[in-house]
Amino acid sequence: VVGGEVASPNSWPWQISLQYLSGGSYHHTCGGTLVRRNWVMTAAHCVDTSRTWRIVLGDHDIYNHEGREQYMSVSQVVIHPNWNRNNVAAGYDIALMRLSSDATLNSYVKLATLPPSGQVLPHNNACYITGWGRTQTGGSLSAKLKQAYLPVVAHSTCSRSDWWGSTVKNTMVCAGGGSLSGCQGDSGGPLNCQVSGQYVVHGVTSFVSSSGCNAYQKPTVFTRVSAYSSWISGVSAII
Ligand SMILES: CC(C)C[C@H](NC(=O)C(F)(F)F)C(=O)N[N@@+](C)(CC(=O)Nc1ccc(C(C)C)cc1)Cc1ccccc1
Repeated sequence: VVGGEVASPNSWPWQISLQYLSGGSYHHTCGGTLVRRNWVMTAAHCVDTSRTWRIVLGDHDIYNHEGREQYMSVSQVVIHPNWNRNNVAAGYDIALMRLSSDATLNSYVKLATLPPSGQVLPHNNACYITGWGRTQTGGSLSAKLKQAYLPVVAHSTCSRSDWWGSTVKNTMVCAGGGSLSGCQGDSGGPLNCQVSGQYVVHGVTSFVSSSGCNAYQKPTVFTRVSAYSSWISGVSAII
């Protein structure tokens, strides 16, 4: 997250850290969202290589054990069947990961609220991106969870030729476009939007411009969760 601030610990209790095993230790690579006690939603581009994963719930500082964390292993990775890493612009950058055991829900670990199918938020709807991703283009990960205010950019604006053009589809949500943005390592994490007084996870962080995380008129682009409601319900086997 470029700009914004360190979040109050566990104030986004559905945010998870997706980590992979390398050289005998686990490394943060992506964010994610707890959507069922045993299912986490993330980006397909985070998990389309086979690795040994772990998911950390209730985390704040990814480099220090603070006692609220739950370390979960992953029994199944379900990538959207239409995802194609060579055609990110087509969308479908969404995946679900089944946890080997149920999360314990408490004040530090809660399920996210997902939007109703098809819901599209208006231009400037208040949203926050959260994540441990790089704090500058080419910078390093943030030790502590960050948040940044990224208002929704309507598709009509985001798809203008001097913005993202036809790269952005209406199965995506754009947010930000100024000096605040997501960055590498925020992938897969939630876009938390205020709807009728509660936070709803409307996006899965998907991509930023290669010319810079907070490039002008290149808002952070998210997979629009409400475009995939039936797929999510079908896979996570509850209606
Ligand atoms: C793996 C890609 C497909 C998605 C990756 N996503 C992220 O980093 C995210 F923003 F989600 F945290 C990304 O943007 N990766 N970049 C490598 C940029 C990138 O590849 N972006 C991108 C943008 C559009 C497209 C398609 C839709 C044309 C593909 C990739 C990050 C970057 C940004 C600035 C400087 C250096 C690196």
